[in-house]
Amino acid sequence: MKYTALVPVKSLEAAKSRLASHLTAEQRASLMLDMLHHVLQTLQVSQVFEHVSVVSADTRVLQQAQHWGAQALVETQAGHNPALTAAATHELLQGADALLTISADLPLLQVADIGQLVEESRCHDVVIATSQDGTGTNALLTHPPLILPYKFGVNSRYHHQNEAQKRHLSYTVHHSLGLSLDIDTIEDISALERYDMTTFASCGRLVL
Ligand SMILES: Nc1nc2c(ncn2[C@@H]2O[C@H](COP(=O)(O)OP(=O)(O)OP(=O)(O)O)[C@@H](O)[C@H]2O)c(=O)[nH]1
Ligand SMILES: C=C(OP(=O)(O)O)C(=O)O
Repeated sequence: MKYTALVPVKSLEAAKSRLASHLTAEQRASLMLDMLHHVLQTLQVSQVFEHVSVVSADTRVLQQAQHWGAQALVETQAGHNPALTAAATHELLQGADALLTISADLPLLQVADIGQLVEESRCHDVVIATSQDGTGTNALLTHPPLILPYKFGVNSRYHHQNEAQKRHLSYTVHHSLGLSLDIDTIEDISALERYDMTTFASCGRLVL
């Protein structure tokens, strides 16, 4: 089975808006790029994926992504779900059998998390990796790609579950630290202090 990974990244000036009262625009951009780098490296080191793609409307993001060995896909449809759908269609046409869509803001992501998702996908059409509170989706692995529509946004975990149920697809819900701790708020950055900061030093620099 040919696995491909797809990482959506918002334009840097709009990214991490919930941190705007704590970090400058350049700090938010650096944080976003550092986290993207970590996620791309983890995906690459896992040696699961034929290639890793980044979809974004931001030239700086796409240039960095290419520099870090990912394929750069220009966002042809604006917004999280439309951008992913267009990029996933591209991946399907390139021959992907299975597609992992994963957030760029997962500083504690580890190779073992990716391995677990892939193992779970061997027995299920759809694997949904939830955010810390269980309501969001930080990663979605399906085979084939686009077997269900992207429903990222509020309560997306339940929307993805419902879409799978409607289509009588077999699905499982995954929860692990590395896939659940996404960095949206200042509390999320503080939460990182409870874990091994050497895993992701740049967040530490921001809170120190
Ligand atoms: N290409 C693309 N990616 C997006 C878009 N919106 C969100 N993303 C990405 O989707 C993932 C989850 O995004 P969010 O946590 O909702 O957005 P964020 O910018 O990280 O944070 P907020 O601005 O605080 O909502 C991250 O990898 C984002 O960069 C979009 O419109 N286009
Ligand atoms: C992060 C999510 O979506 P959005 O980026 O649309 O807020 C989500 O669905 O958990």
